Amino acid sequence: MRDAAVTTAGRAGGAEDDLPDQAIRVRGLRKSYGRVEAVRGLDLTVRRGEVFAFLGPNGAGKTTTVEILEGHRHRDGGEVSVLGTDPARATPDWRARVGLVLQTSRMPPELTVRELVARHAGFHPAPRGIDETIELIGLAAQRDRRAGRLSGGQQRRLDVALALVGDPELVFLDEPTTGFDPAARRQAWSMIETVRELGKTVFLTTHYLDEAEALADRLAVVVDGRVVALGTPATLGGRETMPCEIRFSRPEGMPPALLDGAAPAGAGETVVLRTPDPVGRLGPLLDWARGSGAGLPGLEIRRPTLEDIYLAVTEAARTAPAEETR
Ligand SMILES: Nc1ncnc2c1ncn2[C@@H]1O[C@H](COP(=O)(O)OP(=O)(O)OP(=O)(O)O)[C@@H](O)[C@H]1O
Repeated sequence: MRDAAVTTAGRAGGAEDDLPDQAIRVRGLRKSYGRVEAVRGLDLTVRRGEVFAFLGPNGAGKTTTVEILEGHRHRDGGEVSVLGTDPARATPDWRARVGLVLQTSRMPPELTVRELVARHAGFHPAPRGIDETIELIGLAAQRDRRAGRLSGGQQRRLDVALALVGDPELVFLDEPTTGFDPAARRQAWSMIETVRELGKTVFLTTHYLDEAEALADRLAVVVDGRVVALGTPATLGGRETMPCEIRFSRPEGMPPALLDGAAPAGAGETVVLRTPDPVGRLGPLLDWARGSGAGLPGLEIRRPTLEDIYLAVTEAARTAPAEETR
């Protein structure tokens, strides 16, 4: 598992040097706060037009990295290019091409949705239409409502509308659904899909693995200031080649040969078979279950979830000697 995680990060990082059309390119990024090394040689490439999820445990260095990418924090070392510009030398023109949706936004609660969107449009050289942006983000019915009277989910929509009205090429979304109920999360996801469909690049920081799986084209896992795994939701950490688990309750009379490799289980106890070939392994089991009439009670086939992979790669990186994760 450790090897899979480390190799995936290394391989993808190297191959991406050649990717055309990069929205973000980071090499060897470093940042310390006094003695705390928050970011220690981080590499990252984000393609234009993709939704890229940035994951990692608390204190891994995500916020520090994102603030450097946004041009809000100075770095100690490494190369950073965002939309072809070093954010350390950000100009107003560059800032207009980047939209930020922060975790907590402060806006005058007495202004209406339309007034706020119009005000933000005024900060940008070539804004989108104000009403068009409000409709796009699903706030048409709340157009004349004061910001202070919106629900949490509606306020988040307004945050996104404010980021989009400048028609940015790249949008940073910082934990966009923290504290949302399940329905509001689904709505937020569909809103993020809308942003993607507009052709924007989305850099999404989240702690929710289901959110990353639903939205991300690719994702990176950061541990201790470095990327330790990088891939698509299907391939992260070697997920596509990891064994599946077949579980069932052992029927009376099932021949031991069918349970090869499983921990011993008596009749009625749960059998757990781990196999890279679930179809091949299930064939003889199903033949026997049908022939005997016993069936396979409680049958479950489980592939590793993204959360399983995330936990495995973060654990492996934390217990690996530092040089292995470089
Ligand atoms: N302004 C600061 N001064 C000193 N130390 C800081 C500062 N900001 C962050 N750190 C430290 O740097 C490390 C990385 O923090 P960072 O906020 O970048 O992590 P994170 O991955 O965003 O965490 P979380 O998921 O909890 O938001 C942590 O050890 C944190 O305590």
